[in-house]
Amino acid sequence: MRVRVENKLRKQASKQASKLVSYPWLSWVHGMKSVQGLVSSLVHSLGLDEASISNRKAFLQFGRDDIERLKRLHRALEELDHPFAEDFYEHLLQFEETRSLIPDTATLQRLQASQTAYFDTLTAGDYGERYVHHRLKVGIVHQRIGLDPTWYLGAYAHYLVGLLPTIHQRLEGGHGELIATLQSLIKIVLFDMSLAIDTYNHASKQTILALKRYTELVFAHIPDGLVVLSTDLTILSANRAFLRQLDLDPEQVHGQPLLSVVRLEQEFAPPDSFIDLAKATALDHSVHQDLIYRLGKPGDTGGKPVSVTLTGIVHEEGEEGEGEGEGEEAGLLVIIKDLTEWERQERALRESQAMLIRAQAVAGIGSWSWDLAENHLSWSAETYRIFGVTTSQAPSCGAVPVHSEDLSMVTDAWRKTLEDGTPYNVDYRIVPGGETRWVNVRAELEVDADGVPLRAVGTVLDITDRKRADDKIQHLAFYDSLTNLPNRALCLDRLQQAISAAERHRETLSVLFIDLDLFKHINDSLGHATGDRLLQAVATRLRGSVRRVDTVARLGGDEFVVLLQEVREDTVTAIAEKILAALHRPYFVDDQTLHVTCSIGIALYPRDGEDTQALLRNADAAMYRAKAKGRNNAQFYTKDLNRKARERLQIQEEMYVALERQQFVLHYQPQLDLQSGHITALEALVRWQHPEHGLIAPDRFISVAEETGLIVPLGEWVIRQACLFSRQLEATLGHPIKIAVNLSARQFWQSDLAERLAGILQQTGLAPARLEIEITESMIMHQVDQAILTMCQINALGVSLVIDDFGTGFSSLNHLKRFPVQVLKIDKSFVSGVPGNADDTSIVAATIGLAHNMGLKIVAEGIETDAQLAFMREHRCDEIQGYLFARPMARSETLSFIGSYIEAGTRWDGASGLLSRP
Ligand SMILES: Nc1nc2c(ncn2[C@@H]2O[C@H](COP(=O)(O)O[C@H]3[C@@H](O)[C@H](n4cnc5c(=O)[nH]c(N)nc54)O[C@@H]3COP(=O)(O)O)[C@@H](O)[C@H]2O)c(=O)[nH]1
Repeated sequence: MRVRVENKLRKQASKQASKLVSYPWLSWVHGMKSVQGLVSSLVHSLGLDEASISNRKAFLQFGRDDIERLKRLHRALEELDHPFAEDFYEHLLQFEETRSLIPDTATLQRLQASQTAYFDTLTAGDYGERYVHHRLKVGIVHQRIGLDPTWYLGAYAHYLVGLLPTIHQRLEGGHGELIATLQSLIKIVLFDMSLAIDTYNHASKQTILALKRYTELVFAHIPDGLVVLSTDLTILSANRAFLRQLDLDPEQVHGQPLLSVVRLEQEFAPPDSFIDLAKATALDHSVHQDLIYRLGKPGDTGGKPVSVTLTGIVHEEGEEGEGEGEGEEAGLLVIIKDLTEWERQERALRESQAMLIRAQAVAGIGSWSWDLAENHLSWSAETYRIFGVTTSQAPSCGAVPVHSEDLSMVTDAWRKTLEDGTPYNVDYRIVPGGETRWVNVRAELEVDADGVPLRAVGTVLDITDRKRADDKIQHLAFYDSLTNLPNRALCLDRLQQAISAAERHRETLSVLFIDLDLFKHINDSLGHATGDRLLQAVATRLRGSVRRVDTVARLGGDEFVVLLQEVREDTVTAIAEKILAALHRPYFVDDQTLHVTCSIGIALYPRDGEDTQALLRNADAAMYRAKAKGRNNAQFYTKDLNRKARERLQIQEEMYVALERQQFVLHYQPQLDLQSGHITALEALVRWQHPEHGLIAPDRFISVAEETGLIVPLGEWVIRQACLFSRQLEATLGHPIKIAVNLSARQFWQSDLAERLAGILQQTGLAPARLEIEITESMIMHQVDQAILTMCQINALGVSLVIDDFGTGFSSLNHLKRFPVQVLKIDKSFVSGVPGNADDTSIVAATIGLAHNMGLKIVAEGIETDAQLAFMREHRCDEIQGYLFARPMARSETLSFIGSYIEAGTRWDGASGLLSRP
C-alpha cells in the first residue's frame, strides 16, 4: 500500500507544480502572523475562554462520564495496531481536491504523524484549553492550505466509519456501554467540528474584510478619479483622486446625482450630451474611452481638462448590485484622468515646436525625415523654401535641384551612409530657379536591432553666404587686395607647383623679380592714394605683358614677381624688355602724368635654384644688379651676384655703425672754368673709411643707403661737412669756391628739403650762392610738377641747381625748359666717346649748344684726355671736371692743391702739364 501511495504522490507532485497559483494579496490579508498567533487572535475574537468552552460542552451534554468512557476507548484502541492514518490518507489520495494538498511523500509522512496524534488526542480524555487550541490550530492549518470544510468533514467521516467496527469489536461492557461510548465519541467529534467550523467562518470573514480593505485601498490609491454611478447617474462611490480633483468631501458626493456635484463640458457638444452618453453606456454596457471634457463644479467656468472613460457595468446573473438602497445598482464606472499636466506639456511642446520652426526659419535651417521602409519623405517649410520647391509639390529627392556637377558626389555620399551608417554631412550646390546656391545637408540613420536602416532624419542649411564669405576670405588670404594679383603666399604656392610640374616633366621655368624704381618717392610726395592707383596701373600692365597661363603676383610694396613657363634666355629677355617698355610708358593718375621704370632680376629653374626660396632669392639679387646698373633694365642671375648680395647685406648692417662712428669722409674734385682757368667749384664725394676694408667707393653703398633710408642722415651730414669745408677754404685761402653736393632721390623728395637746406646754410654760415645741388633727370622725371616746385624752393634760397648725368634720363626738352636749373652736367659716358665716337661727339656738341641756347652753364665731367679737353674748348664748354685735371681728393690734399693752384697764378693746360698765366 505504501508503494501505491508513493506512486500516486509522485504523479501528483508533477501535476501540482504546474498548477501552483500565487495570490500575493492573501499573505497581505492574513498578515505575516504565525499559526500560534492566529490561534491566539481566534481565541480572542471567538471569545473562547474557559467559561465559553464549558458552555459549549454543557450544550453538547459532554460531562465526566463521557470523558471516562472515551478514556476507556482510548486504552482499548491503544493496544490495537490499526493503520488508521494510512487508511485515512489512502482515502484522501483518491480525490483530486484532497490529493492536491499532499505534494510529496515527506508531507504525507508529516501529515500522517500529526493525524495519528490528532486521533490519539480525540479519546485521550484531556479536553481543556490545550485541546481546544490544538483543534483551532488544525482548523487554521486546513483553512490555510485551502481544504474546503466539505473535504474536512468527509475525511472525518471516513475515519469514524472505519473506527466503529473496531470499537464494536474491542469494547467490553455490552451493548449499553457501546451505545454510551459512541454517544461520547459523537459529542467530542462534534465539539471538534464546531471549533473547525468556527475557524473556517472566522477565517472567511477575515478574508472578506481584508479583501474589502484591500479593494478600498487600491481604489483609493488609483491616481485617476473613479466614480461608480447608478444607472440614473447617482454617485454610489468615488475614490480619493476624484474628490481631490474637485476639492470635495465624501459626504458631498455620495448619493448625489453626478451632475449636481460636477460639471463636465465638451467643446462643440450640446450641454446634455454627457448625460445622454452616460445613460446609454450604462444601459448597453458599452465602453467609451478618451472623451475629452472640461471638469469643474456646477456654476464655475472653465475647469481642468480631463479624459473620461465610461464603462457600463455588467452584472452576472444573480449578482447583487453595489448600491446601498433600492434601485441603486452600480450601472456605470466613470474614470476621470486629469490632463492638466498633459495639457501643460502639450502646450509647452507646441510652443517649443513653434519656437523651433521659427528658429529654424531665422537660422535658415530646414529639417526633413525619410521613412526608408515606407519610402516616405517629409520636409519642413524651411526645407521647401531652401530647395526652392513650392509647398504644393510632394517632397522627393528628384525635386531637389542639385547642381549637375555635384550629383554623383551627393549620391555616392548617401550610398555610403546607407552602407556603413556614417553620418551624412555634405556641402553641395543647388540651382533653384537657375541661381546657384550652396547647401549643407546632414542626416543620421535610425536603425533597428539588426542594424537595418529605418529612418533618416536630417537638416538642410543654406550656406551660400558662408561659402561666399569663405571664398572671400580665401581670396583675401591669397590675393593682394589692392591689385587683385596673387599675393606672396599664393605666389610661393604657384611657384612650388610650377617647380613640381617642371621637375615631373623635366621642364624649366623662369622667375622675374620686378621692383619699381624710385616708387617710394612717388608715394612720399604724392601720397599713398596716388601711389596705390599707380601700383594698380602697373599691375594691369604687367598682366597685359604676359600670357594668361603665366603668374603675375605682388609680393608687397612695389615688388612684383612673374612666373613664366619658359626658359630660353632670348625669349625671357624679350618678355622682360616688353615689361620694361610697358611699365615705362607714361601713367595718367589723378590728373597728372607720372613716369616710372622698373628693375628686373631673372632666375631660371633649375639652373639658378631648385626650390622657391633659392629662385626668389637669386631673382632678387639679379634685380639689385639691375638697380646697380642704373635701373630700368633686366639682369639674369649669375653666381657672382650671390657674393654681391651677401656683401650688400653686410654693408647694410655695418653702415649704421659707420655713421655713428663717423667713418664717412668727403673727397673733393675741382671743376675748372675753361675760359678763366679758375677753379670755380668743388664736387663733394663721399667715401667710407672702413676699418677693415679701407676706403670704400660710394657706388658700393649709396644705393644700399637709399634702400634703407640711411641716405637721409648721411646726405645731410655730407651737405653740412661740405658747407663747413667751403667756409674753411674761404677763410684759409681768402678765395670763395662753390661747393657742389649730390642729392639722392630720397633726399630730394623730402617735403621739407628746402627748410633743411636753409637750416644747414644758417648753421654753417655759408652763403647760399656758394652751394650747388646736383640732381639727376631720372630723379625728377616721374613727377615733373612737384619736382619743379621743390627746385623753385631751392632756388629761392639762393642755391643753384645742376642736372647731373645729363643725357641719360630721357628728359624731354619740353620739361627741361621748365626746370629752374642753372647748370647741365654732361654725363661722362658721352664724354668718354669724344672725339672718336660720332654719336657721342654730336650729342656732346648738341648738348653744349642746347645749354647755351637755354642760358645754362654746361659742365663736362669725366675729362680724362687732352683730346676731350680740346673738344670742350673748341665747342665752348664752360667748365670741365675729370681725372685729367684732378681726381677727387681728401680734405687736406684738396686744400694744398687749391692753395698751390691759386698761388701759382697759372692757367692749367691739360695733360702736357703746361701751365700758363690766365
Ligand atoms: N647722393 C650722393 N651721391 C654721391 C655722393 N658722393 C658720391 N656720390 C655718387 O656716387 C657715384 C660715384 O661717385 P665717385 O665714385 O665718387 O665717382 C665720382 C668721380 O670720381 C667720378 N669721376 C670724376 N672724373 C672722372 C673721370 O675723369 N673719369 C672717371 N671714370 N670718373 C670720374 O665721377 C663721379 C662723379 O660723378 P657725378 O656725381 O655724376 O658728377 C656718383 O654717381 C656720385 O654722384 C654723395 O655724397 N651723395
